[in-house]
Amino acid sequence: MQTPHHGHQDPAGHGHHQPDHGHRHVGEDLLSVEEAYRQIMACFSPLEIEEKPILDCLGQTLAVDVRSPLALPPLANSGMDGYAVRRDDIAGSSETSPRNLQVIGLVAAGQVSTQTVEPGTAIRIMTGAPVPAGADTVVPFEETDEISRRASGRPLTDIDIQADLPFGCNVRPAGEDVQPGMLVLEAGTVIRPAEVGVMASLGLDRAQVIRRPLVSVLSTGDELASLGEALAGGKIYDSNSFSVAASVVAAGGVPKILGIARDNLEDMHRKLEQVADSDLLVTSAGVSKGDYDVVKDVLTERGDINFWSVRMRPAKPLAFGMLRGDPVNGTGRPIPLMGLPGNPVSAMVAFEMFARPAIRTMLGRKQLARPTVEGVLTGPIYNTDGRRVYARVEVEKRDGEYYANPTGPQGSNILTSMSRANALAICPEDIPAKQAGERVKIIMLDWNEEVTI
Ligand SMILES: Nc1nc2c(c(=O)[nH]1)N[C@H]1C(S)=C(S)[C@@H](COP(=O)(O)OP(=O)(O)OC[C@H]3O[C@@H](n4cnc5c(N)ncnc54)[C@H](O)[C@@H]3O)O[C@H]1N2
Ligand code: MOO
Repeated sequence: MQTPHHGHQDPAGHGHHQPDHGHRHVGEDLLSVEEAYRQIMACFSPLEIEEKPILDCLGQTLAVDVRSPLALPPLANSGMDGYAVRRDDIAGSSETSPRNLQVIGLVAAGQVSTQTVEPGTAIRIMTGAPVPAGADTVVPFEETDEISRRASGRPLTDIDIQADLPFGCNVRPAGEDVQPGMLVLEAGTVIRPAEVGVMASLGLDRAQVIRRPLVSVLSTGDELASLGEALAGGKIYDSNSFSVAASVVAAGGVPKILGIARDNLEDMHRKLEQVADSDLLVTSAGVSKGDYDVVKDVLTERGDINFWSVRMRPAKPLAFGMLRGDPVNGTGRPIPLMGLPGNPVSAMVAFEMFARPAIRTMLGRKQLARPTVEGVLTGPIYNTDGRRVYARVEVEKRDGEYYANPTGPQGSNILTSMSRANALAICPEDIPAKQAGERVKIIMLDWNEEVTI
């Protein structure tokens, strides 16, 4: 559907530097965000399995079920420091009518006692130590006269039990947590510190996981300077390589920064030689309508790439397709290419909407989308040309309500307003504005403790 242009000066800060903002291009064929997403995601699936040390697997997904080779705990053991006793011996004991038992030994964690608790006897036991034969119950020190005995210098060769505890009290049975052969972690589980701990508790030092995607990151443009270079007139630093590479890391991928390809054929071709090992190539800039169509020309020559205009702001221009594998280099494998728009915010938002879910799919993640909430806008979001607007907002929670505060000028070159944002609030494509006080859908980019959510 083509929404008419709303003619007014754009108070959200669009349109001052970029001639396209606020104007409809007659006949421009815009793709919906959903259709772009659908076509992109159809090209991705989980990658192969790798085996590696469990600590290196954090954030990856298990590729196979993990069954336990053992019982946890392996033996019945004590949950307290105290005395291992036979419950029949302590029935009816109390502070005023204690039962005296002969202490025949001591067992610490990591030892197995060779002694048996016979009627009328007890063994001192430490937390985690296996419960000796004959005993079925552990009485904590606090429920005995041990402290007063020690204070008065009497030996611990016998002990007064001052409480009647139920059978099995303070004994952690063998296999209470895990039995041998039990399915402990299912394939597809995301490995967090708890899963690393569980695998370690089973004695497993390596795990089989879906490998992380290698994502090549390429910036294009003659105006770009590398960090560390002095800025000559008209140049700007290449921030996209770094915001995109950081976004790759945050999404769980491994970035490979290829640097800057200049707007000439040789440079582009040379850079593309380096992507053969990658699972995805993410470029930025050169996908809109410009005089220098080098990026488009090279990509079109070397792949089956579509150049889209997506009905969203920022990030309208987007390229997506397959770069042909290079039979000469021995890599016949086609590589998906995502061409992000050059504007720094547009690049990040396009990454967020399309590259992040693609990377998570390759990682075997089931949950692809960020969490969304509904909240109240504290300033307006304008939609001047029938695109879905993803406005940078800072979300905070007050009195049980989420409030979305626009982070200032929303031009797609204003990268600092991305840094101030922790979310994107949406003005739908068919609505000219969302006003302060209206409810909006909010995509949470970050649940940040500092902003008290
Ligand atoms: N006549 C039209 N002009 C533009 C249109 C349009 O439809 N018609 N679309 C505008 C929109 S929307 C966007 S977004 C940009 C995207 O353009 P490109 O992807 O072709 O990128 P460039 O024009 O090369 O660069 C845009 C902007 O971004 C800066 N840039 C590029 N790379 C980097 C980088 N690595 N780090 C930091 N900044 C970068 C570049 O200097 C430009 O300022 O096109 C509009 N124009
Ligand atoms: O509106 Mo562009 O889409 O600045 O990203």
